[in-house]
Amino acid sequence: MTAARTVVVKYGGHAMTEPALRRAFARDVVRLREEGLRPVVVHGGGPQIGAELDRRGIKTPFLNGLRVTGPSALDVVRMVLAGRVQPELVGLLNEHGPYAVGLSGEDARTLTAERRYAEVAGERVDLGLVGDVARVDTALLELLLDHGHIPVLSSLGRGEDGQVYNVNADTAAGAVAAALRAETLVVLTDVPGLYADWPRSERVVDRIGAGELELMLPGLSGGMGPKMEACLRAVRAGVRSARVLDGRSPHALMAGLAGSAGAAGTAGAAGVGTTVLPDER
Ligand SMILES: Nc1ncnc2c1ncn2[C@@H]1O[C@H](COP(=O)(O)OP(=O)(O)O)[C@@H](O)[C@H]1O
Ligand SMILES: CC(=O)N[C@@H](CCC(=O)OP(=O)(O)O)C(=O)O
Repeated sequence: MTAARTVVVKYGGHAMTEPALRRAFARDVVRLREEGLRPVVVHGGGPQIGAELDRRGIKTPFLNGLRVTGPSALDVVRMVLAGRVQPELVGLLNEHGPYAVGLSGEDARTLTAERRYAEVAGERVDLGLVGDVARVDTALLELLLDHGHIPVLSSLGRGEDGQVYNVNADTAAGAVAAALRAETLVVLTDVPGLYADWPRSERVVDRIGAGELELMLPGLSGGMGPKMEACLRAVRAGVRSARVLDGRSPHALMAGLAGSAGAAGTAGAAGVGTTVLPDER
């Protein structure tokens, strides 16, 4: 059964800005593999995309935490994610052995996307070429995992209409974790977890059940919306826990998984990020 011990790790662009942190992250992912887990990395690159768009003078506002993406912005998203961020991560992972294989959601139709809209003040708003994940074909991911590889996935998807879509990396990670029936989804970002009192940022939610999170979702702002939505999607599909951890602290991944393969399916270490748990049955 391939799903056993699969851990989907979403590495967010804001947690990847320092080279030392990227190295520590790569080391941790390889360690998970050495401990018998099957890590899959889904990466973002929002700040890196933003910098390239700025250089080119392309303006892309965000709505509901999603980048409004026109055709010229899409070219940049594709180039930065699949051409720059992904190969760098693959390179860092492969310093430890011939493990990592980079792929985009476009490869082998891994991610089939469908156009996504935002909702602002109850109105449906067009986001351009932004996609949600309609379907995940796990065949290529499972093939790589079965051969001991670490897939590193860029969050691009192609629609049934042949159009390429910019998929938020949290959304992609949640859908992949759900489709693989992963044991755990870990989301590394640039805050200590989900703040209950945002934007005051004084209290991090330690644990939250799916039902309670669902009620909270419409009130979440910025990048936290897609992140928590992804965690919810994963646990509702049978993933045993989803965690949001502060990727700015070195080795956050190992600390969040309590340092052992055996802990991957249980709640995170106390005081480490936010753990989303399925509804009790
Ligand atoms: N309730 C909240 N708790 C924590 N962060 C929040 C909350 N609401 C909005 N945010 C914002 O979400 C950001 C994380 O999302 P994002 O910028 O998309 O990160 P990443 O690049 O890791 O995906 C935080 O830096 C913070 O500014
Ligand atoms: C639609 C949408 O918002 N796509 C994101 C894709 C990258 C991403 O999600 O990167 P982070 O995880 O670093 O935020 C974007 O264009 O920034």
